[in-house]
Formats: sequence, structure tokens, C-alpha cells
Amino acid sequence: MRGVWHTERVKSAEEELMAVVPPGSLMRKAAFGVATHALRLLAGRRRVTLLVGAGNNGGDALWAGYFLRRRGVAVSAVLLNPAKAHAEGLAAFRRVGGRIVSEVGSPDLVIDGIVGLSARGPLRPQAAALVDTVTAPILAVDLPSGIDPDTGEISGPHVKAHTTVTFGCLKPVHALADCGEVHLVDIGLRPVDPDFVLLDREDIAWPVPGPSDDKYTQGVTGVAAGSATYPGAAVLSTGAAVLATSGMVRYAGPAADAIRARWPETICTGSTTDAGRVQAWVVGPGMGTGTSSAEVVRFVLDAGVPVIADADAITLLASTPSLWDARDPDAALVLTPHDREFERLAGPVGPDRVAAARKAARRFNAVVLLKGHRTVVAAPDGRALVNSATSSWPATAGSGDVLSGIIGALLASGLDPFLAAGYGAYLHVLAAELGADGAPVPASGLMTAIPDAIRALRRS
Ligand SMILES: NC(=O)C1=CN([C@@H]2O[C@H](COP(=O)(O)OP(=O)(O)OC[C@H]3O[C@@H](n4cnc5c(N)ncnc54)[C@H](OP(=O)(O)O)[C@@H]3O)[C@@H](O)[C@H]2O)[C@@H](O)CC1
Ligand SMILES: [K+]
Repeated sequence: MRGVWHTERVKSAEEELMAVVPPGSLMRKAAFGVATHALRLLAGRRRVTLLVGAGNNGGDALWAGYFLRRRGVAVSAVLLNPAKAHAEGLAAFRRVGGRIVSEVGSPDLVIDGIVGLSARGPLRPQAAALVDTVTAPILAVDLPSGIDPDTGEISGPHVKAHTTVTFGCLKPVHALADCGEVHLVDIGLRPVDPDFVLLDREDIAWPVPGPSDDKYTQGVTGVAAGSATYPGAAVLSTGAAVLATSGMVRYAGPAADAIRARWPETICTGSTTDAGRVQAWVVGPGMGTGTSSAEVVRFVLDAGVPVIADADAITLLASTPSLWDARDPDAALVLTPHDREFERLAGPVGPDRVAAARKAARRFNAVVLLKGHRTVVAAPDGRALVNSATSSWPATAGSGDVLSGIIGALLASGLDPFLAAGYGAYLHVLAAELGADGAPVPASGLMTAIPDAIRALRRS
């Protein structure tokens, strides 16, 4: 599990560290890391241009230029604000024959030291015009300039980095925006209590049956989804629940015939009231937003077991506040909105997706999984994680129905709801990747790749 820290926390950790290490040593360590990655990207080529802003980010770039010069690279620097350029960095750069120029030229690599942790807003016009002239790959120092460090928001001109070399710890921009390949250089910073985390494969302990388990002890998932118009959503959600764990699945709703035909191992009934006992409910996909659907939402919220509410169930919860009254306050709830559903429920997402999901999680006392290329999961106790899609293959019709079934099965297995949502998001991306294998994959293909994804997870 990798931690991510907001810039204010990084800056104070850096200040504490700077007080006990020799002056300038942190910057030189950082810059040496930048130079090392630059040499790797240059792969024997020899021309680099630095874009140098007014602060320490520019200082890093100038010191990186110094180290590169000492390795025989021809380095030029464009100073965006010569009067404010980092004095020691500039002096060192000049000492080893670094050249100050006014245009980018045609280098093999550009190093972006325009702005780092203190960045606010998009690139200013002078920097934007300069970046526009770049054709070489860009190595960003700390973060791609022009992207908000704490939210990843892109609100105007910004650097499109091939590679980002950052220092000490990851910041939100690295998890929430495209920074190219991200490399972390150790400068001795050891912050604690991250603001949110990123799950890695080795963090995921997928529930598998033990020797004394039977079909009930692994958790029974109930699925209340689908309609005469949308039976497919029920097939996808139920199928995902069937494949995600070895527990039993009960389906309750109008798509029972379609479910029986595709998933003979499920127990199907026409209504949630006849479904029998379950350890978690999935409610919402393709069910419609009519009165009978509202009654189904009311029933599962009152059932005293964890619930994952998706799609139409979220719309109903937004439009019919009285449904919340039915909720068993001790039973976990996972909400899985996309941005428009989130807006119906809690207002616009805004630029800070993590903060928005966190606020909604507290407000609804629910785990909120805000879907997107970078999915955010937040718990009412303040925990948050971000899971990045490795491609856009999961962005296909019915994909959310599959996710709801996976999370439902994990909830039924007894997993902590925050982890159930996080593991579900992770597996969903992996299944899309494996199911696609380089070509578009429908949601049914994503669903059938769930076993391959679990195998891949368990092998690593
Ligand atoms: N602290 C440490 O120990 C270490 C720090 N390290 C490095 O320091 C970096 C942080 O440096 P920093 O705090 O000096 O500010 P930095 O990000 O360079 O910005 C400078 C100035 O840019 C301006 N500006 C703002 N927004 C802008 C925009 N959109 N477009 C254009 N310009 C914009 C604004 O100045 P203004 O023009 O408003 O006066 C701002 O003050 C950090 O990212 C890392 O690289 C490493 O060496 C490791 C050790
Ligand atoms: K930068």
C-alpha cells in the first residue's frame, strides 16, 4: 500500500528534515535523482533544455543540469524569471558551462522545473507559450507544471510529462492526474499517516474458502437488480457475484428467467421478500426508478445486512429522501455513483474528487466509491484510497453492473466495506485488462475474466 500526502504536509515534513541536514543537501539529492532518470531517458543522446521557474522546483532543475553537465551532456536553461532563479543552482549550473538561452531549441529531452509544490492554477501565459514550443519528451520535476498538486485538477495549459520524478513521497497529483511514468526518489523524508492510499496487488487478500467452509459460511449475496426492460444488468451483476467468491448467490427480481438460463447455480425468486437470508444485498443495476423499485430499496436497507447501492438505487435515494429512514444505521452501506449520480445525491463533484467523496461518505455514513478513470473510495471514518484504471477498457456499458456484483460478493464474505469497495475496484480494472487483452471488451467479457483476474492477484 503506497501512501499519498498533501503538499502542506510534505512541506512541513521537508522543513523538519532540512533543519537537521546540511544546507542544500535535500535539493542536491532530489536533483541527482532527476539527473539519473534523465540519463536513462537520454540513452546516450546528449542535448537537454531546462525550463526554470521562480522557486525551488527551478532550483532542482538547475542542479540536475549541473549533474548532467558533469556527465558530458549539453545543457541549456530557459529562465522564466531570471531575477528569481534559484541563486546557488544557477551559479553551480554556470560553473560547469551550462548555457542560458531564450528558446527551447531542439533538445532530446526537456526538464520541466517551472513550478512544483507551490503551484497554483494552470501555466501562466509566458510558461504556456514556452511549453507549446516543446516537441521533445518532457521529464517533470516533482510534478507536471500547471496541474494542481493537491487535486490533480487540470484547468488550462499544463505540461504533458513523459516521466515525472518526485521526491520523498507521492502527492495527490501523482494518483489523480496523468504524470506519465512516476518515479520516487528517496530524500530521507518519512511522513506518517497518509492522506489517502493506493492499493497494490500485494495488498489484496482475496477471500477464498478454507477447509471448513461451506456455501453458506462464505457468504450469501443477494442481488436485487434488472427489470423486464433491462434483464442484462441483472445477469451481469449476478454473474459477477457468482464468479467473485465461492459463496452462494440469490437473485430476486423480474429477470429470474434470464438469470436461471445463464447462472444455474443461483437461487432465483421473483421478489426480495421471498429471497431468504443473505449476508449482503446488491441493489440497483437496471431496476428502474418506479415505486416498486423504491420498495425494493427500502426492503434491503432495512434488512440489517451490508448493502451496495448502485445506479437506479442511488437515483432513488437522491430523489426519495424518506428511503433513508428505512436504513438500519448499524449495517454498512456502499454507494457507487458515477459523477452525475453523485451530483444528484450530494451536489457537484468539483475539482477535488477525494475531498468530495470523503465529505459524502461522512454525510451518508456510507462508503462512497466515486467511479472514474481514477476511482476514489472513501469511508465515513476518513479513510480514502484511489484506484487508477490502467486503460480505458472498463469504460463500457454494463461495466458498473459487474462492479456492483463483485463488491456485493466481497461484502457478503464479511470483508470490511471500505476494503470490499477498494478490492472490487482493483479487480474490476484487472479483469477489464485481462478480458480486453488489447481489444475492446464488452462487460460480459469483463465479467468472465473475473476468475483470471483473481488467479493473477493470488499468484502475485
Ligand atoms: N522544500 C524542500 O526541501 C525541497 C523542495 N524541493 C523542490 O521545491 C519545490 C517547491 O518549491 P517552492 O516552494 O519554492 O515553489 P515552486 O513550486 O518552485 O514554485 C515557485 C513559484 O512559482 C510561481 N508559480 C506558482 N504557480 C505558478 C503557475 N501556475 N505557473 C507559473 N508559475 C507559478 C510562484 O511564484 P510567484 O510568481 O507567484 O512569485 C511560486 O512561488 C518542490 O516541488 C521540489 O521540486 C526539492 O528540492 C526537495 C527539497
Ligand atoms: K515541475
